[in-house]
Amino acid sequence: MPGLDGDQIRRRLADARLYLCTGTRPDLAEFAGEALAGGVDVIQLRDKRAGAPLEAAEELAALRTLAEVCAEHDALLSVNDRADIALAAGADILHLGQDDLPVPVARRILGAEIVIGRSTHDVAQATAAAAEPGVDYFCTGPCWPTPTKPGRSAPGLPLVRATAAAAPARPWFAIGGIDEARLPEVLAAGATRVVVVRAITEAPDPRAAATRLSAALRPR
Ligand SMILES: Cc1ncc(COP(=O)(O)OP(=O)(O)O)c(N)n1
Ligand SMILES: Cc1nc(C(=O)O)sc1CCOP(=O)(O)O
Repeated sequence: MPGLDGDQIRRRLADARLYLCTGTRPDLAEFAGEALAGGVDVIQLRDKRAGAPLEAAEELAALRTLAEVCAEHDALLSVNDRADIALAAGADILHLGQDDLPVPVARRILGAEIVIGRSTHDVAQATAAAAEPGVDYFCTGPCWPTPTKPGRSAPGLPLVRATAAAAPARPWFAIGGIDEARLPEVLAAGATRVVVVRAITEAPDPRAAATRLSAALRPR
């Protein structure tokens, strides 16, 4: 939700359970509104269409759309890879992979207020991300091989179990191949927060899918 300061974003992130990455789509505003109404806490624009990468102006335009929807639903807005675009869009979060900008470089661009997340794919990376200055949260995965991230080998649930056992002080999310049917296994492995793509982007009813995932992540 653009306009929050760093402490407010970090508090909301600690409470977050369901994080959605989505590409651009013709119905982006409506789709995002449905997903957020269903209980998504954080939404990231992650557009990786082969052969047709978004130009910066297109990415900013899509992020403006998402920022409006996030403001309506009190949700956090995340940008993938690009610190300049995160700053320009007034995003809450920048997510960085292992081959992206080094965190200190991103921090120099962003300052202290925007939250930075990291992808991790083994115990050494997760341990490093849990302690690296400037990192606020991290993700571990893929839990299962996934067509959304082709070619990425999956450390699977053992990485989730090892991360949970280390009890990191920073929020962390499990990612990769997670859907409603697999969520109980991910929770049993010790995760309390998840990132999903297809489980919501390809659902016939994104709001209903988000509602079910969110309910399973926040049992009463
Ligand atoms: C929340 C979140 N977690 C992981 C990723 C994957 O990031 P990365 O490894 O940099 O891969 P790409 O998304 O760039 O393909 C993410 N984007 N968001
Ligand atoms: C974007 C991404 N990053 C991963 C990682 O392991 O860092 S796995 C992944 C894809 C997740 O998509 P789905 O929910 O459709 O399987």
